[in-house]
Amino acid sequence: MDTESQLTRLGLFDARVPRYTSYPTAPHFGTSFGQARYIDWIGQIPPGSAISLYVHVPFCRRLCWFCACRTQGTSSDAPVIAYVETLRAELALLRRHLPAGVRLARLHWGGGTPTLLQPDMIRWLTDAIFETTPLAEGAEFSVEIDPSEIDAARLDALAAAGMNRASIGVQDFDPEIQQTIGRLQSYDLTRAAAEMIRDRGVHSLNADILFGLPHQDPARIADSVQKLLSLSPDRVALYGYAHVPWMSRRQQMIPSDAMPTPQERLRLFEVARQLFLWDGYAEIGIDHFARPEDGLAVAQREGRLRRNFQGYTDDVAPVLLGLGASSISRFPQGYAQNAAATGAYTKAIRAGQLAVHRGHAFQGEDLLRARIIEALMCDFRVAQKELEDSFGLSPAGFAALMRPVADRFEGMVRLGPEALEITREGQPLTRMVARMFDAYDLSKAGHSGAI
Ligand SMILES: C=Cc1c2[nH]c(c1C)Cc1[nH]c(c(CCC(=O)O)c1C)Cc1[nH]c(c(C)c1CCC(=O)O)Cc1[nH]c(c(C)c1C=C)C2
Ligand SMILES: C[C@H]1O[C@@H](n2cnc3c(N)ncnc32)[C@H](O)[C@@H]1O
Ligand code: MET
Ligand code: SF4
Repeated sequence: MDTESQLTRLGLFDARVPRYTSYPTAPHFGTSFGQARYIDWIGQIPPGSAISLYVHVPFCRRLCWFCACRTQGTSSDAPVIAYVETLRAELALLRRHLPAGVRLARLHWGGGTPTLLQPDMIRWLTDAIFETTPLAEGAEFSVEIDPSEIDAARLDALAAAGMNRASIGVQDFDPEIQQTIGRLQSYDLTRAAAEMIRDRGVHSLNADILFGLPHQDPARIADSVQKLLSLSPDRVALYGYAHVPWMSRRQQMIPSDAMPTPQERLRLFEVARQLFLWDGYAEIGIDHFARPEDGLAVAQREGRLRRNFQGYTDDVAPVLLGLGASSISRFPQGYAQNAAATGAYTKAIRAGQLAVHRGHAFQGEDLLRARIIEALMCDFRVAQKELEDSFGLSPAGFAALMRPVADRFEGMVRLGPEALEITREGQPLTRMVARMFDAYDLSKAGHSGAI
């Protein structure tokens, strides 16, 4: 049987599964999660330790139809200025609870479009952040940049504040596809943005592109990937387009009949993957590629690759604080998420309260299952010894947990005494394999397809 027939038999083209940027996934966070617990977890951060900070900016000048991110359109700066004020107020609240001497190993601004912030807003925000938690030695400060919404003044302000990594949204270079997904962005504009970013000494440039877009075919995705390679990104995220018009109303503008089939999506991914590999990129997990000298590729080779809400990371900080509407924080004790709607978030903060309204405290087998899922997503492999060292799982316990999964994915997943491993041909099944270790009820979460 050829690989595609085997993947068909195993259900790849019919399954709906999460992307596992956390375990449990966000739909399973409870609503009865109180401020008190969040404050308690913040108080338990070791004094003088390094943590990470994510800042969410839920505004865009343009609203691309394909986009499933939590963001809203605005033509004026007024809501953005008000939002930055709220972020500063949230930081002031955090300062009351943070132990002394905490520093930032990583700072990431995402969205939405953080580059909607004008230079003076960038300075207000970075001043408030660094007053709360200064950057640690060797820290990384990364910003998501829309090539259509950036100029020299804003880049200068970001570089002066210490930005040393940047991520640009590309999605696809084909004009017809851009029309269909409601995001026009010429190659020349994208190239100019990449050059402006590099001119400011930003040492690492990431780009996001998508497979599975309407009207995409192997020739078109190959052309887009070649154009992207001509910009020499250090890292690339090759995401599968998630068509979830029931969750993201803007996507109703995209004709469903122009969408490739799941089988075609797999071929599109393979075409793009081959081009990155031929150009010398290392394959990172299920959807990233990185130059061999890039931190992600090094972390992967050394077994230090991790998964978080931004996808893959080499961040080892045990705490990630999420600031802004809808942001999720991760602690050794569990997850906490701010109110998703900007209005509800603003109301809480302006009333002098933190805006956490959902969360999950790890319990029972959560941490064991979370680690198994993370190891599959990062390394396509789960090692018995690691689970024994970390969770006391015996060889017999390991075999009992893994055997049903190896049987379910026979031929694509190998089980030995030392490890469970997904084969190269089986890699498209990774989220389905991970799902086997998910103990929560996934029937109501409305996930997109497995490929
Ligand atoms: C920066 C934008 C995006 C983030 N994730 C995605 C995008 C485009 C992709 C995505 N993530 C989820 C879905 C829903 C359907 C699915 O395939 O599962 C899509 C299309 C899952 C998701 N994203 C958020 C939540 C609460 C969930 C459900 C939980 C899960 O499946 O893990 C919110 C969320 N996503 C992103 C951010 C920054 C964010 C806010 C905290 C990134
Ligand atoms: C932050 C990144 O999220 C990706 N992104 C935005 N919307 C979607 C979607 N519906 N499906 C997959 N990826 C998406 C884009 O590539 C963007 O650059
Ligand atoms: N908003 C930016 C862009 O579209 C960053 C990626 S999408 C969150 O380019
Ligand atoms: S892709 Fe970027 S610019 Fe477009 S709507 Fe999404 S967050 Fe905004």
